[in-house]
Formats: sequence, C-alpha cells, structure tokens
Amino acid sequence: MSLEFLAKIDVLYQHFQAHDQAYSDRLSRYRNIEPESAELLNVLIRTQQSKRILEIGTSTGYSTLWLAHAAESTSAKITTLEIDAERSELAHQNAVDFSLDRFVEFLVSDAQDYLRQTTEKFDFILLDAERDAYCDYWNYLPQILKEKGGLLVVDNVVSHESEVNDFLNLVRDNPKFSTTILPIGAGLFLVTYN
Ligand SMILES: C[S@@+](CC[C@H](N)C(=O)[O-])C[C@H]1O[C@@H](n2cnc3c(N)ncnc32)[C@H](O)[C@@H]1O
Repeated sequence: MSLEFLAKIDVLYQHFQAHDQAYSDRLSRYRNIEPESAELLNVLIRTQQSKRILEIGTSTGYSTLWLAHAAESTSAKITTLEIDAERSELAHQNAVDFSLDRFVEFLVSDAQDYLRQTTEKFDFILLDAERDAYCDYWNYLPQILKEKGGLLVVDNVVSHESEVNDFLNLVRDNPKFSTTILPIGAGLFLVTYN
C-alpha cells in the first residue's frame, strides 16, 4: 500500500469526519465507511481479482477511492450509484484528485431503478445506502451477483443491527447463499453463492 495514498486519503477522511461532526441531521452527514472496513474491501478486491464492481451509496466517494485503488491493480471497472447529484460530483472530483477516476463510472441514480434495469453481473458489490431499502434490493441482487465467487458486502450490520435484521434474515433463509458477519468497523455482512 503506497504511503502517499494512505496519507492523502487520511486527510480526506478527517475532512469528511469534521463535516459530519458539524451536522446533527443524519441525512446531511456523509457517513463514510470506517477506514478499517475500507482497507478490508481493498484487500478483498485484490484477493478476488475483481473485474466488475458495483457500489450502492457513493456519498463523497471515500469508499469509492479505496475500491478504485484496488481496481487499478486488478484492472476492474467500478460503477457507483448515488441519488444526490452534488455528492456524486464531489466524489468524482475526489477521484480525479487521486488520479483514479478512469476506473469509476459515477451514476446519479436511485439504486432501485438501476438494479431493476441492469443486466450486468458483478464480482463484487458494496451495499452502503439507506437500510430500509435493502429488502427490496434483495429482489435484484442475486441476479447481478456472479454465481462463481461473487461477493456482496453490506456495511453497518453491527452498528444498526435492528435496522437490518429483516434483510439479514431474508438472505440467511435463502439456502443458495453462505453468509458471515465480520465485526470490523460498523460490522460487515458478507454474502456469497454456495
Ligand atoms: C452511508 S452513505 C455511503 C458512504 C460511502 N459508501 C462511503 O463510505 O464513503 C449512503 C449514501 O447513499 C445515498 N443513497 C441513499 N439512498 C439512495 C438510493 N436510493 N440510491 C442511491 N443512493 C442512495 C445517500 O445519499 C448517501 O450519500
């Protein structure tokens, strides 16, 4: 891992944290993933040698930068979805600033609309948006996750356990999938086909 990347992304993370501390309203906050979780995503992508990556919930692109840093080494293409155009543009600018923008397609879209119409298959999917929509997203996620070695990662399953319980049970009740929870950061739920 390049020390330059680590130092630069830490400065950005501190900046986003300062923003979030200034806002009490949850939706106004950027709510970026914890650095230790982001590091794990980066390692998982390198291990999987992912080629096609989907992120649901770009925010200001902190997690996207970690995905893109790994995507540079695996020659992957990332599509990241954000409903808020201003945030998506900010995320794009950050990717330009890190010279990682060529690996990322920034889409301003309601994730539900994208999931309903896409015919693509993804090796790696990060789900980090509004938790009350996750059960609906599960109507589409199995179709777009690659059956051979595809990995879905869902953030905040320990920090917001009660909000994701229905979703977790829905996935766990499906005998086609193996799952586990990693108590890293806010808690990551990992899902893969058997
Ligand atoms: C927890 S933040 C994502 C943080 C980001 N992954 C990171 O670590 O930097 C969730 C984001 O999902 C976006 N979002 C909420 N509902 C959405 C939807 N239906 N479609 C796309 N994005 C959505 C929010 O605007 C917010 O920026």
